[in-house]
Amino acid sequence: MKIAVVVFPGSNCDVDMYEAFHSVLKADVKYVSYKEKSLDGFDMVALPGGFSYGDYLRAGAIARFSNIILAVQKMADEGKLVLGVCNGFQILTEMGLLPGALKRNDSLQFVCKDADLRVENAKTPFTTEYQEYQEIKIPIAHGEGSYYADEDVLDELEKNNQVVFRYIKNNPNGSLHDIAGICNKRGNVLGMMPHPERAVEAILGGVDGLPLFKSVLKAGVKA
Ligand SMILES: NC(=O)CC[C@H](N)C(=O)O
Repeated sequence: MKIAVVVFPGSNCDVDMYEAFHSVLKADVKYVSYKEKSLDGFDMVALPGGFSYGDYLRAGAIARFSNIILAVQKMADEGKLVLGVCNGFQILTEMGLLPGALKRNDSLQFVCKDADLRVENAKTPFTTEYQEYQEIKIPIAHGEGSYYADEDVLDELEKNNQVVFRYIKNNPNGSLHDIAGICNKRGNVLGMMPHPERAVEAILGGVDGLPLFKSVLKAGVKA
């Protein structure tokens, strides 16, 4: 399975994402510049966290016009795996690969802490190594993490089981329905605000993100 980690101007979690695959899971992973126009040959692409283009306009609003985005769209259309974490999730909603939008946190403050989550859908290629409704703890670090969509979209997401991760115990940013991560209807595109790549080794503070990476590699073997 060949994995691409896209690097935008302002990405700052690309190394964490790369090392989660490379050092922890010994997977075949490469950095790919936002300037590239092709992801041919890759089985999965990860859009990492950070402050692409300085979050000017809105987080992700400019990065979605990068050359690489057409290749990300092509990967999604081909049913390959697309993962967007934090800024990556914001880019996925800005490019329309996932519905809804990420607004400013309701506190208007940047939140940086561990978040309590529940795995709402353990049947996606990103979550088969979790138990259904497993409660996990994964770090968050964002200023624009409040998931918003209109009632029809929210009903659709819930009906189709597209809500993959939900905040529990405490909603850190005002996300509607306590949404922390969603997938597309096909299930091959996942966007999430929490950072699973920051929870892949005990020394980082926890390993609750590890099953996501293991699920992806397992899916890749089957593909
Ligand atoms: N850690 C991140 O990716 C942060 C995303 C974005 N810059 C925000 O503050 O919401």
